[in-house]
Amino acid sequence: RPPLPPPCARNESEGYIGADASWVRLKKAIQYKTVSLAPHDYDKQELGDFVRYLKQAFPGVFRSPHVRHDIINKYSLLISVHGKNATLKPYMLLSHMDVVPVVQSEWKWDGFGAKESADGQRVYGRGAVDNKGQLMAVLEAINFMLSKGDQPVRSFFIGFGHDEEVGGEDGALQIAKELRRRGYNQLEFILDEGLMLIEGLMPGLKFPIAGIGVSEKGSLSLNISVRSEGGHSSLPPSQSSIGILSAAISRLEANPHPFIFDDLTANFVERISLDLPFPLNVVCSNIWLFKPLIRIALSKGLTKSMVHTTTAITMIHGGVKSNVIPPSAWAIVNHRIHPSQTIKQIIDRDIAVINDHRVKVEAVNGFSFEAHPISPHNPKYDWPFQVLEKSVRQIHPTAVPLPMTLIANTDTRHYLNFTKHVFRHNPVTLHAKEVSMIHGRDEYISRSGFESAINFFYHLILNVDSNVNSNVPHKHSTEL
Ligand SMILES: CCCCCCCC/C=C\CCCCCCCC(=O)N[C@@H](Cc1ccccc1)C(=O)O
Ligand SMILES: [Zn+2]
Ligand SMILES: [Zn+2]
Repeated sequence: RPPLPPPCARNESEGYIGADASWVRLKKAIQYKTVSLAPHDYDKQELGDFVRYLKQAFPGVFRSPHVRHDIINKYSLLISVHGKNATLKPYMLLSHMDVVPVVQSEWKWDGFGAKESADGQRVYGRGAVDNKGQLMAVLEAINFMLSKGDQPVRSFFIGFGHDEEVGGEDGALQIAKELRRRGYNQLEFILDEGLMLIEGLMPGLKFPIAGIGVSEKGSLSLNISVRSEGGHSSLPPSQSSIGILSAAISRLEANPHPFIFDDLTANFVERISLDLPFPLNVVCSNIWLFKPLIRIALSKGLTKSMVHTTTAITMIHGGVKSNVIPPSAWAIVNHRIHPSQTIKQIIDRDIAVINDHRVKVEAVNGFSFEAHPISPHNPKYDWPFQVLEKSVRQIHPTAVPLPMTLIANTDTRHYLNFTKHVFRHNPVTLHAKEVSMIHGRDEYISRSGFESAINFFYHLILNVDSNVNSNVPHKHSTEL
């Protein structure tokens, strides 16, 4: 393991941010029902109220002479933080204001109630992790810095889109256009939501893996449909449109896309071998010999999505009445495409697997895009990656920061032309068993996790401004 940086200061006078006020502000933020349902279909009233709330909750940011803010396309926010040295290329921190809906009957708590656990150490609510915790942590960090009378050296933008959960066309895409309109075509790096710090990712792994998304899978939603002769249910065909569609779905699920072992996965396996107990450490440090065993281990649990293009049947519809033969049936197949595959390859293979000319396969407009390029991530040479890695390790000394592919998607695809240094990381710790709360039920963030996230962004801003290339130990307790 590389040497640990000195641990972070742990009290507020030394720069550790963990004030009650931040926790109260987060709880309020979670109560806004900023739900997105479909492209261009989101709760405009709640989004407007949420933006007004942010402005009122952070006067130190929004009224600072070093900050300019613009509302983009009615609800998104572009915040420009002016650094002391205007000649340096700015960087950008992204996050999003909208959330996916809550199926309230599935939840123990009100999905927008911001219910606190009895010990006060957790708050429950949609968006706690995805992505209001991150959004509020960014604002808290810059608020803390400005409230001390400090000003960053390098300028940066903060972009909060309002429709990430439905594609980002009205939010992130418009923010990107506005940046270009102002003449900003190049950014030093971009950091958006993404992989978290995951505990218990594999049996025997003692330390959390801090995934830093250096690429992002592609996405492909296919509408598979069948049309057939309708009629009276007393005169059924041997296979109805629903039956034909179901058989196609079964074939897709029974034939997953192939296992792919790329360089990022090899690096992941080699790196975790240092922290695994015997005999797993021997297995993982000898990929050439144990690849079949490693393949079995990675093809389970959360890591399965790292090594395959995934297939998820997410919607199905067919039939109109119990005594009517269904004239049509359709389903949506959502794929997240491994970076070494393309949309065309996935469609071709699906058609071959379905192997039934009665099933029509069509890509859904707007929800299909190729995987992202891999951002430079050499810890010796690529300073944006160094800054991220260093900031993670300062806040979580035992965590293992690792360059990985994000298995889901973010707003970053609207910003890919600004820089090749694009990263996706949400600095909050989750146990592998808790990951299902993202877009699932009883989403929560812990108070310590939120405080760590604030500290992560604060340190990130400081690290960007320090000479990271020389890898000097950080000295916040004396700087502050
Ligand atoms: C560190 C170990 C890594 C291995 C396991 C990873 C476990 C990670 C757990 C969850 C995934 C994190 C997702 C983070 C960002 C997701 C944001 C999101 O929900 N985006 C939408 C965007 C979208 C895409 C396509 C159409 C509409 C919206 C999504 O991906 O669905
Ligand atoms: Zn999100
Ligand atoms: Zn999401």
